[in-house]
Amino acid sequence: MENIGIIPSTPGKLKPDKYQPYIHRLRLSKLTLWSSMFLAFILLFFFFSPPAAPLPAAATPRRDSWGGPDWEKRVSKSARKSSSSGITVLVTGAAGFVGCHVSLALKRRGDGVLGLDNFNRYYDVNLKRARQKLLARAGVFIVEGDINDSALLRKLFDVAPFTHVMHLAAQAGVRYAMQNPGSYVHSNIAGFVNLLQVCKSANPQPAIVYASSSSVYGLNSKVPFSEKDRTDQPASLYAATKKAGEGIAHAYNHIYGLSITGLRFFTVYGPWGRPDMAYFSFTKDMLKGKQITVFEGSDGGSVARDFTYIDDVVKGCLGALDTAKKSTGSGGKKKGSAQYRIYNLGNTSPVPVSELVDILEKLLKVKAKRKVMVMPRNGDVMFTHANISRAHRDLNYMPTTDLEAGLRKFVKWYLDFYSVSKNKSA
Ligand SMILES: O=C(O)[C@H]1O[C@H](OP(=O)(O)OP(=O)(O)OC[C@H]2O[C@@H](n3ccc(=O)[nH]c3=O)[C@H](O)[C@@H]2O)[C@H](O)[C@@H](O)[C@H]1O
Repeated sequence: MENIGIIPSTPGKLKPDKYQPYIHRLRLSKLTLWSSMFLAFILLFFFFSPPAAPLPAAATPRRDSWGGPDWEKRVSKSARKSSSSGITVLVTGAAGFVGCHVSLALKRRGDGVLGLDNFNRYYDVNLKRARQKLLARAGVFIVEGDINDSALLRKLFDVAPFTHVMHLAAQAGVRYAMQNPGSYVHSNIAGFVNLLQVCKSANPQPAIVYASSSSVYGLNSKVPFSEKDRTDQPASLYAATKKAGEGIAHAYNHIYGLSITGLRFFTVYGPWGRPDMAYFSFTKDMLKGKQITVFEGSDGGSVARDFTYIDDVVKGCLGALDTAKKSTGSGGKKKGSAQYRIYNLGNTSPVPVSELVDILEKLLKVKAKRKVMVMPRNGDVMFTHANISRAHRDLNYMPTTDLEAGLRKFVKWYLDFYSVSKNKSA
């Protein structure tokens, strides 16, 4: 404490000259001490650190070969539109649930569609392969590759004249983020940035529509959730990466003139859905006579979701693509301000999870073995409820499928699909 007077109270302000030799000596000995400690630390780290752990399976992209004349022909053919008024769309995550449905809908109405998917192992790859076959029959080719592969993305833009990108590739799932946080950063942040980098340099730049999530509302308690509400309290890393995606999209719109539209999906369900989601895993377990876990609030209140049927969401996606204005940049530079939009795509009618199970019991004709437990602190929120007036106004979005009608279609698909494969992968 006796030397306290020689320490400058304001950074940059020096004390009188009489202390200079002392300060110099003190600095030299301190410098030597810190340098030795730093060197020792580096050496210790080098010798004793374990080898870097490989990314868990879900995050590991497949290393696929691409390129060559045959491959380019398949890309061009798939991306060719059959209607003169059609658009040419690159759909990322095309082997995923929403990606598969959106690709089919676009192709059916005459648009050119090329899929891109890394076929990671987050859930049953056989289901993704089955979706791929469905798309192949409709004339949609899915390129196997990762959105983090810049060379591949650039090549795709060289081969096909994309007017739009429908970006649906993501690491999904709210609770899995606690097990494998890196996969969310890899896909939802790094992958998205990589895609936008390629899009901003493409000539012409495409218009981009991308998937955000209802989870960005996090702990927001004002209902129904409106796009004007706060989204700065994410309850999971998944939500945080989706919110980061919205910020990243805004920056690319602002700097490079990319036309960008974000869609906040609310618990989308239906045929060809995701096995990690509750309605899907409940169906599987109920048919096997296994117990299912139904979460409730700590006060016994029910957990509810604004479950939204896939066909309704697909209409919202197409509405967003059709109303997207052109990007304004070229040569990687902004030439004027560009469209930036964000919309809720929900059902506007939340249903408690216990009621979801009631409906499944009725449709499957099976009594569920329910274990009701307090919702663990795993990133889940108590309820979601969308205000869709903005999407209705701008995209003509209007969901028409209630949960029972949608689940009936899902159950029919589930029974057909898994009986065909003799319950091997169910
Ligand atoms: O809107 C979104 O943006 C997100 O929707 C989806 O997330 P969630 O709404 O959490 O759907 P989902 O897992 O089907 O759980 C449904 C309900 O069942 C409850 N739940 C779940 C599991 C369980 O064992 N028990 C249970 O009660 C659970 O507490 C919840 O209340 C997507 O997965 C996500 O990728 C993202 O797109």
